[in-house]
Amino acid sequence: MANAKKITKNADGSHNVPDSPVIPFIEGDGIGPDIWRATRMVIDAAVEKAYAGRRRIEWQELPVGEKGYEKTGSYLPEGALAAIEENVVAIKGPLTTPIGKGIRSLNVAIRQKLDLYACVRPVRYIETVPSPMKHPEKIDMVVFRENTEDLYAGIEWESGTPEADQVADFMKTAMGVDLPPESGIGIKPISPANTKRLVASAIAHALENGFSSVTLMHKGNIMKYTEGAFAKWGYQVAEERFGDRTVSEARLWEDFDGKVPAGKIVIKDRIADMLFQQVLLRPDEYGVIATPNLNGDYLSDALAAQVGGLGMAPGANIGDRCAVFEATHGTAPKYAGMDKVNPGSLILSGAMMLDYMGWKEAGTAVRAAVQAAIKARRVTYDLARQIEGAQEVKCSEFAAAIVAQMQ
Ligand SMILES: NC(=O)C1=CN([C@@H]2O[C@H](COP(=O)(O)OP(=O)(O)OC[C@H]3O[C@@H](n4cnc5c(N)ncnc54)[C@H](OP(=O)(O)O)[C@@H]3O)[C@@H](O)[C@H]2O)C=CC1
Ligand SMILES: O=C(O)CCC(=O)C(=O)O
Ligand SMILES: [Mg+2]
Repeated sequence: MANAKKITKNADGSHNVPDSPVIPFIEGDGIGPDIWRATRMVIDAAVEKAYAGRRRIEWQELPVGEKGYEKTGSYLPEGALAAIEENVVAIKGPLTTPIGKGIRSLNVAIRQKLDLYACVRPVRYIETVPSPMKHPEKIDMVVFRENTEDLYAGIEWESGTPEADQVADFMKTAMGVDLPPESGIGIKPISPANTKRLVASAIAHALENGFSSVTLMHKGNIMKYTEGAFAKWGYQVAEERFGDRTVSEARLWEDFDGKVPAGKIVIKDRIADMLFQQVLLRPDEYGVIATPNLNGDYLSDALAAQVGGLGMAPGANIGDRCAVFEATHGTAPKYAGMDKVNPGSLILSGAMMLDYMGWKEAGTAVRAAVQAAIKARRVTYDLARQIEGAQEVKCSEFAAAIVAQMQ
C-alpha cells in the first residue's frame, strides 16, 4: 500500500497507529505456515469488517527460523529484530528449538534481545469449547510470566567441559560447595529490577481490567534468594508504586477483617506446586498471576488445558519499546504441512494485537467470530475429538468458517 506507515510510540507509552500500519510477521516453523495463513485471513477480514476499508494492515514478512536459515544463513537475522523494533508491533508463529543440543531458543532470544519482559497469557473460557473442569466458566486468569531471566537466561555449561569443571572448581574452592562429579551446571538469576517491572505491569493490568487480585507464584520456600526474593520484591513494588490501590493479603486480615477496601485489589502469594492444584479446584480465587519465567512456562500450558488446550491459548510478549504477539504452543512438528491443527491460538493472539493497537472493534470482531464458529461445531481435530456431535474440519476451513461469521 502506497500510504503504509510505521506505528510509533510516545514517551508516555501510548501509540500512534496510522490507518495502514506496517506489521512485521514471522511465519514460524512446523505448523507455523498453516496457522499463519489462517490467522492473516481472519485478521484482515476483521479489520475490513470493523473499518469498512478505511484501515488495512500492510504485512511485512521477516524470514526467521528455518526460513531465515535457508534465505540468509542465519536463524535470526539482525535485520528482523530491527524491523520489529522499528515497527513497534509484530506477530509470530512458533519456532523450533532442538532438545539438549544445537541452537538456543530463537523465541527466548527474541524476547531477551528486544527486552519484551512480560509474557502475557490470558486463560478465559469460550462457550462450547471442551474443558475437563466442572465449571469452566469460572476461569478468567492472566499469566504474567517474567520473560528475560531465571533459568532461561541461557547461562549453563555442559557436563565434562572445561567450563563446567572451572565453575565446579570455583564452587569448591571459593564457595565451599561440592558438586557431584561431571555435573552439568545452570545459573538462575532473578533480579529486583526485572521482577519489579514485571509485577508492576501485572498490577497495572489487574487494575485496568477489573481483576480483584494479583498472585505472586513462586517456589520461595526452597529457592529462597531467587523465587523467595521474587515474592518479596513483588510485594515491595506493590507498596512503592500502587500503595493506594493495593492491599496485601496479610494486611487484609490484620487491618481490614478480611474485607477488601473499596478501590483496592489484593496482592497475595502462593507456592508454585500448591497453586497448580488451586487453579484446578478453585479457579475463581485467581485473576492475574505474576511469576518467574520457568513457573510461567509450565503454568500457562497447564492452564490452557482447562479452556480447550494449546490450540486455543493466545499470548503476547510486551516490553517498553515494542510487542510481539504469539501463541502459547510450539511447532507441533508431527502436524507440519497437514493443514490440520487449530489456528485459534494465533488468531486470538492476533485479537490481542488489535486491542493493543487500539483497534478494539476489530479485536472484538475476531473473538465474536471465533466464538460463533465454535458454537456451530465445525472445528479442528483437537476440539472435534472432545465436542459431541462436532464435525472435524481442516485448519484453513476453520479459518474460513470464522471469516464467514463476520459476513
Ligand atoms: N513460542 C514458541 O515458538 C514455542 C516453540 N516450541 C517449540 O516447538 C517444538 C515442539 O514442542 P512440543 O513440546 O511438541 O509442543 P507443541 O506445543 O508444539 O505441541 C504439543 C502438542 O500440543 C498440541 N498442540 C499444539 N499446538 C496445537 C494446535 N495449534 N492445535 C491443536 N493442538 C495443538 C498437539 O497435541 P496432540 O498431540 O494431542 O494433538 C501437539 O502435539 C519444540 O521445538 C519447542 O521448543 C514450544 C513451545 C513454544
Ligand atoms: O522457545 C521454545 O522453543 C519454547 C518456548 C516455550 O515453551 C514458551 O514460550 O512457552
Ligand atoms: Mg512453553
